[in-house]
Amino acid sequence: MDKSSKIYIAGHRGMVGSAIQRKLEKEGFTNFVTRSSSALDLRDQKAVADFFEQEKPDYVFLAAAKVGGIVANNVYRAEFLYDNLQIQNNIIHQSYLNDVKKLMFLGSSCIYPKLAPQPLKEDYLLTGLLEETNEPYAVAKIAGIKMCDAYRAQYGCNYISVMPTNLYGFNDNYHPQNSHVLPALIRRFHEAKEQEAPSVTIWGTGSPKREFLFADDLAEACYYLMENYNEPGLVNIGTGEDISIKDLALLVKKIIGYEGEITFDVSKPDGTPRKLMDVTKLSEAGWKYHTGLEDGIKFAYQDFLSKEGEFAQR
Ligand SMILES: NC(=O)C1=CN([C@@H]2O[C@H](COP(=O)(O)OP(=O)(O)OC[C@H]3O[C@@H](n4cnc5c(N)ncnc54)[C@H](OP(=O)(O)O)[C@@H]3O)[C@@H](O)[C@H]2O)C=CC1
Ligand SMILES: C[C@H]1O[C@H](OP(=O)(O)OP(=O)(O)OC[C@H]2O[C@@H](n3cnc4c(=O)[nH]c(N)nc43)[C@H](O)[C@@H]2O)[C@@H](O)[C@@H](O)C1=O
Repeated sequence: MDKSSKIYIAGHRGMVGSAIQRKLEKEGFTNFVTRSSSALDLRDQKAVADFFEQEKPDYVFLAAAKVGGIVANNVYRAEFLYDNLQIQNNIIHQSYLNDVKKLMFLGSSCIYPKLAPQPLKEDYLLTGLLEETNEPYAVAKIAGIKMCDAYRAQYGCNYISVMPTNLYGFNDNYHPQNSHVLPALIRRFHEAKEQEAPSVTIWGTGSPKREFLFADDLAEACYYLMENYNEPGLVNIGTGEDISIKDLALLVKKIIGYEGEITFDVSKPDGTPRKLMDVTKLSEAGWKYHTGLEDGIKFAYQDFLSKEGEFAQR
């Protein structure tokens, strides 16, 4: 990409899209095209076609999606399938019709089979059954990978697919029910501390293991791969290290300084028992994360505190 290239970041107000924009600005890029979902509903085929014809971006980061934690994925199953298929189909097809030079599609580690061997290698795609709570989201993400590969094979488009592990960071979603585990725990422990509550409840058994990457590190990896990687298939983006949900809760409790007990609500789903990324391909491409989990949670907590007034309204 040249510093003057016109870059469309779909989802620029979200946690990942905003991190990608910050990274590109830091690298000296200035020519961005962005639209909020209220200005451009990416599910709308005609509106997306008009937008691409008018703006003609050179490069596209596809970081717009219907996103949420385990319960949101399970409850809003139709929206997770329909919205994500529409958004990615419209953007990928219009990128082809309007000669976009390169596109990056963001998938997720949930595309792998629920009981795949660990760590998760890219080759494990489509080798087994998906986890039931997020099957609609995963099916949409798998379709996105296959779209990029099909457009590369048939039309020669340089579209690449990256699979981030579980993310957290600035501009995260702190909704009590719909968010991912880390922002949910930051908010719950913080509120329990403020209210001097005797205990905090976390969902499930606490035994599932997850890997967490700070969103600004992800944005660096996305930039690095956009500049240096041009292959079909998929690339995992993660740290290669994981932690149990119980230990994660203990770490958040310590950082926030909450002194009560932790209890477990086993009526809530555990989801996939473990999702540890094999990051060999990414390491071989030349990238490694640098923000450790404890530092990253401290940064995210500061961001939460700076926006706490907004969250109280939601
Ligand atoms: N968060 C995570 O843990 C992980 C995320 N990912 C992937 O990273 C990408 C970004 O996720 P993240 O930043 O966390 O999500 P966010 O929810 O923070 O941001 C998603 C963005 O998508 C936009 N969007 C959603 N629906 C529409 C629509 N119909 N039309 C236009 N824009 C829309 C929103 O725009 P607006 O703000 O204007 O409404 C929002 O800015 C997604 O592809 C996600 O699947 C992958 C792995 C883990
Ligand atoms: C990124 C990824 O995110 C989702 O998959 P997930 O990894 O299961 O993500 P999660 O963050 O929601 O949960 C992780 C674990 O944590 C436990 N847990 C405890 N207490 C809370 C809690 O309060 N909130 C949440 N959300 N989870 C909690 C929870 O029960 C589970 O065992 C999918 O949307 C998938 O599509 C996807 O891509």
